[in-house]
Amino acid sequence: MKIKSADFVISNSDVARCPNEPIPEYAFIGRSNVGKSSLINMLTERKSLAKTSGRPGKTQLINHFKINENWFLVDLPGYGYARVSKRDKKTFQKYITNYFLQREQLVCSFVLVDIRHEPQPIDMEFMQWMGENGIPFAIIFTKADKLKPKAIERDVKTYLDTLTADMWEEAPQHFVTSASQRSGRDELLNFIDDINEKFFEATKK
Ligand SMILES: Nc1nc2c(ncn2[C@@H]2O[C@H](COP(=O)(O)OP(=O)(O)OP(=O)(O)O)[C@@H](O)[C@H]2O)c(=O)[nH]1
Ligand SMILES: [Mg+2]
Repeated sequence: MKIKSADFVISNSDVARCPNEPIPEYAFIGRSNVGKSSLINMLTERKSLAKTSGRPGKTQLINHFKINENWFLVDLPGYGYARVSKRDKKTFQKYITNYFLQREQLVCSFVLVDIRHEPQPIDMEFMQWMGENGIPFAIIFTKADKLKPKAIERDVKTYLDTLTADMWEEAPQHFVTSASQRSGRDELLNFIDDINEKFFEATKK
């Protein structure tokens, strides 16, 4: 898929105020600093469409970006940011939870994990919650440039084995990416393209 246009639409903390066009939507979620916003910029080939930072906690709202005039990419705040107050954490949980539970256009979410980290309880809990609520998602391993190919293969396998041992019979679909080296881009865009096609086929009927 070619990205012909990528435009910021709106930021907010209320799922009811997200754009109401019935087009397919993909959300990026994961721990703070894992590289959600950077990956959106890499996919769209726009340097600063989504705001990034070396410090965790940069993205604070639900951000909608319209791609090729017919689908949305959504950048979300990260979870697991230690410096956020308890009250802020609760507010965050509420609106992000509402977003996932109520957003009908959400056809697939991407849970991002840093390829260098072993499975973290917070990610496992989140994926478990997604599974329990029937919210489809795929895993994206980020920052693949930080490891050698052999280590990537080994660590991805270990990660997925942990998921299948603890949670599921089958591991979710996964992608390996690097925003700085622009790897994994075609695979992800093809995956999105396939889902888009099915979505538009189904809505034609
Ligand atoms: N080496 C490397 N660094 C990356 C990659 N992707 C992101 N980063 C760096 O990781 C840091 C965080 O990136 P962001 O894209 O802002 O992360 P985020 O998940 O959106 O963070 P929050 O909005 O705070 O939740 C930045 O310093 C990025 O430059 C990558 O593929 N490789
Ligand atoms: Mg961000």
